[in-house]
Amino acid sequence: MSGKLASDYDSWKKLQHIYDSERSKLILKDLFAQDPDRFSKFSTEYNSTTGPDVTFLLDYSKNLITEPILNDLLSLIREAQVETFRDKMFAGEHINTSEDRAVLHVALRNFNDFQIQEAGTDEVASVLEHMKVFSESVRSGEWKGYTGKTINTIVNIGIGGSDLGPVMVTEALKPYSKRDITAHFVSNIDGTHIAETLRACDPETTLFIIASKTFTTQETITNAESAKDWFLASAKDKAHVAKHFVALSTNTKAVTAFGIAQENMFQFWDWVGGRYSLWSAIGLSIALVIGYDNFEQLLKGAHGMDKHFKETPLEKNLPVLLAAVGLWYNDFYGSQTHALLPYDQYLHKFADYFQQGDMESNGKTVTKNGHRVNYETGPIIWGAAGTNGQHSFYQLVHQGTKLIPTDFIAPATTHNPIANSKHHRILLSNFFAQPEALAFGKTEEQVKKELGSGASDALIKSKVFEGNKPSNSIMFPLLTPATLGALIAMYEHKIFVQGVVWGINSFDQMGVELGKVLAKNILAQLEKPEDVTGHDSSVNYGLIHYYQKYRKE
Ligand SMILES: O=P(O)(O)OC[C@H]1O[C@H](O)[C@@H](O)[C@@H](O)[C@@H]1O
Repeated sequence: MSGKLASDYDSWKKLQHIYDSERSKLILKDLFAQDPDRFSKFSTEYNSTTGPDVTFLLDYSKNLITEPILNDLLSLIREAQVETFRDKMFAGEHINTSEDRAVLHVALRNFNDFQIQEAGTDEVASVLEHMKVFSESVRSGEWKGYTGKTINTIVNIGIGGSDLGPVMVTEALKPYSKRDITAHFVSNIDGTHIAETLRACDPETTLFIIASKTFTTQETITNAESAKDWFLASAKDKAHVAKHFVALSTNTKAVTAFGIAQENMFQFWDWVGGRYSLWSAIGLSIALVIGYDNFEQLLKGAHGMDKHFKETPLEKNLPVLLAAVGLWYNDFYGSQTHALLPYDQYLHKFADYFQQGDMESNGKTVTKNGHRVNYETGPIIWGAAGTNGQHSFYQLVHQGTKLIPTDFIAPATTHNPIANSKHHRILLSNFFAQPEALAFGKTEEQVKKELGSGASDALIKSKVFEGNKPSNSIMFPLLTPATLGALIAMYEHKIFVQGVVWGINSFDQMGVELGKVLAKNILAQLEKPEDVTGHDSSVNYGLIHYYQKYRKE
């Protein structure tokens, strides 16, 4: 990174020049017509070389790129020293400079492969063993509640990274779940979330998992206290808490103060970022739902992708390729957003998960050296599963004024081949059709031909699809735990590559602080709203006084 802004790199300037001078020639219809080998040139297969077999196809041929442009994007990635920073990350160097921390989610799924020197990495195996023993004892029914009944419900209480990963993965891997354990996830401070969840729980058969890296997060601790009060209203004796509450945290002191015994605490370390923590003890709810062996497959699948990212030349490196084409749209075309569109109902939380993963990592305006960037950094991530989006926001993607790069993701086979896989064939026909429609559109001539003579000009124009909208397509045989692990790791590393190019720290999250501090001040004043001062007039006299008029205790 060397103190430079990304826009100072020669390769960046070259790309800007190419964009300015060649953009009008980058027409997908023409690029495909000119080169019958375009698909083979701009697609690659990933095959894991370690751990469980995982294979993906990445088709990036429907991007507004040529071979020279891709080479220049890769030169940018080289010039930003992505490979050096990648190696620093894997070596445990403190690349999270503002917090002086290593960034070692890769160590959580390493299984003694890469040599990593950092305190705590030698404890990963014993925490995994703890998770295995505990999850097996709950799943087998050996672990009993305070009245001797088997646990059949788990409630994970956490927020942000301590919630989104477990929610997304347990949903994605439902076919591997033990269906006689019901999992709930409570995150929001709105009392409705915990109240509605507790309505579905029985204190005798419910296990609460308090998931918080810091164990100081207001939402999580407040929800956990309310869950404990609810539990003790039935169980009476505080000694029973040990059978029904466990903690996932780096903060032993706060966990003990909450009343959870140390043997019911699952440890992790400050080098695990919240949004990269599903691989750590934060994944306990995943292990409880899908079983420890499947959880391990998830980790091993991710490790295979780590190895690929670490060892594969940039030209064939999936996270690097995704990052490269993403940079092209984000920084040269001026695209503001990136849509993740999995054609798999089990992945319906995938975009929500990477909203935090990407936007909390790369939503920064200042480089690691304290310079304000003069280019765009992290894209807005959004999306929805399957054909639902087609009946909602695809209109804008196809015919709106914005350029929205998209990733289409689908399994070739389904866990639910009902009606002889008829549903899946229809789903996939949509998965294949959308990128084609986006790329090639529909011309005025085609519309005229369809409508015949007599159609008004306005009607004809309204039915034209300009096309030339870029997309990636990612396919794999079946959504297994190992495949999901590799898929998540691929996107994690894409985020890493882009963050290094932009020169920002992808591993702190200072931006979530200010609102938290203000909320604490306001909370302290809410007892006497008439005395509220120190905010803007809308908060002082408007909103808080309106609240006071209607408040009820
Ligand atoms: O696990 P914790 O400490 O409760 O943090 C929960 C979340 O808090 C903040 O919003 C951020 O720091 C997130 O990155 C984090 O995931």
